[in-house]
Amino acid sequence: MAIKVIVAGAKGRMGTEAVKMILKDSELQLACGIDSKLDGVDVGEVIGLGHIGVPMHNDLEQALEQYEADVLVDLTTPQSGRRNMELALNKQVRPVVGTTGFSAQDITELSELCQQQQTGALIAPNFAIGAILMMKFAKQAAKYMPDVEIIEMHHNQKLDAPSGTAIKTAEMISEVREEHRQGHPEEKEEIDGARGAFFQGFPIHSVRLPGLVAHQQVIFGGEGQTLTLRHDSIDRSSFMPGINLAIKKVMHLEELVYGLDKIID
Ligand SMILES: NC(=O)C1=CN([C@@H]2O[C@H](COP(=O)(O)OP(=O)(O)OC[C@H]3O[C@@H](n4cnc5c(N)ncnc54)[C@H](OP(=O)(O)O)[C@@H]3O)[C@@H](O)[C@H]2O)C=CC1
Ligand SMILES: O=C(O)C1=N[C@H](C(=O)O)C[C@H](O)C1
Repeated sequence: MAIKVIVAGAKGRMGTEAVKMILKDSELQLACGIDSKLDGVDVGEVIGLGHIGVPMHNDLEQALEQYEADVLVDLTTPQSGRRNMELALNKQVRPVVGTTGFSAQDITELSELCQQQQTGALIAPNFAIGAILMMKFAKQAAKYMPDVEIIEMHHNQKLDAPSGTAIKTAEMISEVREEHRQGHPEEKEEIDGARGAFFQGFPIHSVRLPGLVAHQQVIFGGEGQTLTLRHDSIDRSSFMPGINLAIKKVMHLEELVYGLDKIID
């Protein structure tokens, strides 16, 4: 039987790609799309595919009642992502969440809800395999080169900064890097924010420009040398194999998994 999937944010940049990916896979079935403004219209007509016979709804709670969905894919906004996850978990529907902007407290509380509901969930700040490898390599490098700065670069419609990927990378680096404040002890910002946002003593810089999709550099500095890791998503199709994998994996999870790195060896 195909896995029945609801996509929240189906009209958005990522949601549109996710709908197309689901429609191409016979192991998956699109139950409906969710959008805060559209109700009753055909998902395919909204995203330029023509009629596909699957409706858009503006109320996730009702849609969870109406369709016996297995998985909720959430690609919305930091504000709605957490509420959507809670609504799904309360109905034992498994969330696969790409939405970024969750706090550490959100993750802890959602993890507790997964336990209470005995329902698996997956939150992945980045679904692109190249980005997962970049994060894993950054963790490896930080063991030997603990002075590091992250520069993440995104399109100028992005709501959250720093990106979820930059935060996850910083968290993974911090697992092996002894916390210390980088830079000259007496350095002074002539313009506020010049040195970026500090995460356990190392800076993260966020660039927002039209023309960009999703890019990140992790630069390590050591005695007489630097090492630069760089990943570029030049198209949102880069995220789709990861979302497909996550939908299939979450069916076998019994807890909240934070990061695709946890399910890719
Ligand atoms: N994990 C990953 O690999 C990736 C994650 N992302 C993240 O995914 C999220 C979406 O990004 P992107 O597609 O670029 O953003 P968009 O702004 O293009 O899409 C978001 C969509 O969500 C809809 N929306 C907003 N509120 C709700 C709600 N309560 N219920 C249902 N739909 C809602 C919006 O439409 P409307 O307002 O009409 O409802 C909009 O269509 C972001 O958080 C981004 O950071 C992006 C790329 C990769
Ligand atoms: O908003 C985006 O576009 C992206 N968001 C995610 C993030 O915050 O890291 C993933 C990717 O970088 C694209």
